[in-house]
Amino acid sequence: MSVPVSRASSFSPSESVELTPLQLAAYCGNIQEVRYIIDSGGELDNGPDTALHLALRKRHSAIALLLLEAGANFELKDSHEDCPIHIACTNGLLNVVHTLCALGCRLEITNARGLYPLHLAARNGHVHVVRSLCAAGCNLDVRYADNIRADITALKYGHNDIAELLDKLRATGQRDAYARQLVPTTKPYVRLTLHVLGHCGVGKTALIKSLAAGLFSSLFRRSGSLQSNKSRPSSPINTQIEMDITSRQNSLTFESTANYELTKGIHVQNLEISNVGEVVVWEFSGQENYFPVYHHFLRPSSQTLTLVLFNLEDSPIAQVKQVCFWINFLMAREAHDWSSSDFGQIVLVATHVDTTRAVKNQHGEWICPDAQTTLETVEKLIPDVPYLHRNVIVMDCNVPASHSFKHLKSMLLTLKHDNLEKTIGLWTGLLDSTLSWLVHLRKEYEQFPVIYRKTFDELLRLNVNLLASDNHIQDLLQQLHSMGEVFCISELVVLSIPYLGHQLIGELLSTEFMSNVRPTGVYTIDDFQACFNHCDALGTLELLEALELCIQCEVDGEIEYEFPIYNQTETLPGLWDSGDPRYRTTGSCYGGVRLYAPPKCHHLFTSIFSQVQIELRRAAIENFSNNDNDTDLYQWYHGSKLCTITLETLITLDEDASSSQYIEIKIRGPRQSSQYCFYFFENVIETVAQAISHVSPGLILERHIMSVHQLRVHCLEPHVYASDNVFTAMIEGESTLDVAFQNPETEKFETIVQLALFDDVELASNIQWGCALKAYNLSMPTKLKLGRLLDPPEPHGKDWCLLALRLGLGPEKIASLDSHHSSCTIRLLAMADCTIGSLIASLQELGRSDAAEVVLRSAPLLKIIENVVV
Ligand SMILES: Nc1nc2c(ncn2[C@@H]2O[C@H](COP(=O)(O)OP(=O)(O)OP(=O)(O)O)[C@@H](O)[C@H]2O)c(=O)[nH]1
Repeated sequence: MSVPVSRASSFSPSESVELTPLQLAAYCGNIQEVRYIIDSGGELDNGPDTALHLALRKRHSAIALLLLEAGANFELKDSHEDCPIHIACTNGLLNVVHTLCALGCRLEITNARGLYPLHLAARNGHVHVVRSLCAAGCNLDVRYADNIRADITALKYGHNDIAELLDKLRATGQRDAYARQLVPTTKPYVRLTLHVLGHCGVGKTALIKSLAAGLFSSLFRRSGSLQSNKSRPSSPINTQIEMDITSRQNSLTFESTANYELTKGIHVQNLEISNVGEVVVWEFSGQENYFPVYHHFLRPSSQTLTLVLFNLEDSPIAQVKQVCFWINFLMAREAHDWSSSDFGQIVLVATHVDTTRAVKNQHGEWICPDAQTTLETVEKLIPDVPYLHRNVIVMDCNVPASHSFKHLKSMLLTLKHDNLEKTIGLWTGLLDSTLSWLVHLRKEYEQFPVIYRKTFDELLRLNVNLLASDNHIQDLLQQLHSMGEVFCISELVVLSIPYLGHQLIGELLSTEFMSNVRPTGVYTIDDFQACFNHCDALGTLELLEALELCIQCEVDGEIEYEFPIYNQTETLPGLWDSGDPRYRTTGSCYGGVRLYAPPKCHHLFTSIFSQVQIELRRAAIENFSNNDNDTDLYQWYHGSKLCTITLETLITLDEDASSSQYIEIKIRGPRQSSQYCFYFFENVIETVAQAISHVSPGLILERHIMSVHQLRVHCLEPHVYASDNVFTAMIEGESTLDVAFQNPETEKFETIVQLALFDDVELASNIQWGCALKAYNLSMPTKLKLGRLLDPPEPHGKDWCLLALRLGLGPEKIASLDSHHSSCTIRLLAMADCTIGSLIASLQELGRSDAAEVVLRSAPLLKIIENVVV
């Protein structure tokens, strides 16, 4: 079947205007149609202008790649005497050129005008295509009909960069060597990473020193037992007593009473460990000041082993609290796109065993049931950590020649072996040469080892490989980043991680530095240079901005940098003045929510709040300004106030009576501002939630609602309606709009419309209530958690499989969900056409109240369906 085509474009397919459906779809860029025709076994090479030629003429690269993958003939000439390679080079379609070269397409072939592909790319200024052709081995000296080489063509058309590249390639005679460097080899490239975390003084530095010590030096490394200033032999009886007291000894304090040298920031070293090989060891200081930057570095990978240390001298309750904190901290930083198989394991290490009453068995191994008890308690509190190792390593960190260190090394060795096969095909000569070149580059940039990505690309091509394409460099940087050789952030490449972790972060976030900062946390460039004179302030500030430690803002025409992390300003009285006449009239609008992490996730917001303040500043600059004119943002220690002319919003970090942290967001507006209040409030909540997700993409957020009535009368401790209670009432209520809650403190009833919609029932038509939303609207962390709960097979079958049945999926669909590579539950939630309300009901019927509770607590309360600008 043929279809006539209109010739609106400058290109005409051929004299015959009758196109097959495939040609037409390729010409028009209809990729679905092309895919459908290919899948139905349509003829690919109807010509002379084949679908491939037509797609390339119209620059539809994705379609061209699809056709090539399906086996389209790539050597045919079209009605203009052009092969696909000629068209792709003329149009600069790099991916297609790359694929054609990989398929072995002929490059020494002229078109009707006697031009070679290289000439066409040179004439049109496509330097990346020229590189790709050269890497594929094209002849640099081919001359077209007028006896002109491609470098001369490039000059003629003003593309000096291409002429220069071709000249250099010819002059150095290195072209083939460069091309070989780009080809992946069979050499595995395992570079193990060890992350060491734990509170101050638990023994991280001591452990790393011992790990680094060779057999010989280990004989001279003395046990540090004598240096220890505490001695608290633990016993089950003590344990029992101490579980009942809430003393400072049992708290999750991050303060250190150290008489040893505290680690500053993040200390990174490349260790050559006997029998294991090279391991990059990252020590994360236990001082809280540094936590806000850890998410940049804690990206887990299958080549990483994470050690969480705890000190057996601490009370059992403190041990459990500390370990839970670190595991929750790590899990919160788990990004959405990882499945648990991408994680190396988390291993608990109990230190200072030499100062307890523990004894060794006949093999010289420590016997310490208390350490295992800590692990078991942690497992009960956080039951679904798939990558937590089931045994604790018990050690005296100062004794390298011990069973514990042997055990640790054997774990590293196993990890290495597990990764050998996975990494085959990733090592290139380019990586090898770049590693050697980096040593020189670091010396050159010793003072301030940070360069722009663009500069890195240029220098790499100049010094390592002229043929490296943008894609090669992108892949290379990703490898170097994961190996701990460089650190890439936004457009910057940091060439030395020790500089970044220790000299920069270690210094700027140290207690000493922070005790001398400006209390407002706001610096001009000159001010900053004066207090941090190690290197150029502008470059440093740019890096700190990329790390989101500060944000640039303009104050009275002057550029300043705000560091929320330094802000020590006290809360000013009168920030939420109950006497303000604008908000005292009947009908004025009040609303408030508290964002909580799930139960038992203690103290996770402190390290996040500075990011919240950065995002609020960014939003104040970019987003929040509207009809109501400018927004004003005032920030202090753990608090921000965002005002428009009419509205006020207060965002604070606080802790409740049970020591659970929350971020409180409250808003107030004058009479008849309900719509404005509602949209502004949702906007602020979303900004805060996004900031949290930026640092902790794996952290579930619960949205609890504050009593509007008590907010209005400025009650100091308003009642808070828990998210699960609100959601349950919404599910059970006949009509959501009629749902009401009795405030136990005032005994008054408050309706959902008052609590969530500023008492404006009209807003209900612009929203969808949470229980009626489809299950895929659940947040990613909630889905991840459900995956952890429901993916593992359950003895009575109460897992994702039965849930799928209950949600009405047939056996075929259920079978299609089964996968070892990603969570079956998450895939189920994407496929099942059920509401959150019915998901909860199904989970409850299934007897999985644990999973139902997670959804009840964290499901979205509402979703705006019509974004009205007011
Ligand atoms: N007896 C004994 N002392 C230890 C052990 N581990 C560490 N120490 C001592 O405890 C003190 C603190 O140890 P570090 O290794 O510096 O602690 P850290 O975890 O690195 O602490 P930060 O640097 O503050 O994050 C040092 O004096 C160590 O020698 C151990 O297993 N047994």
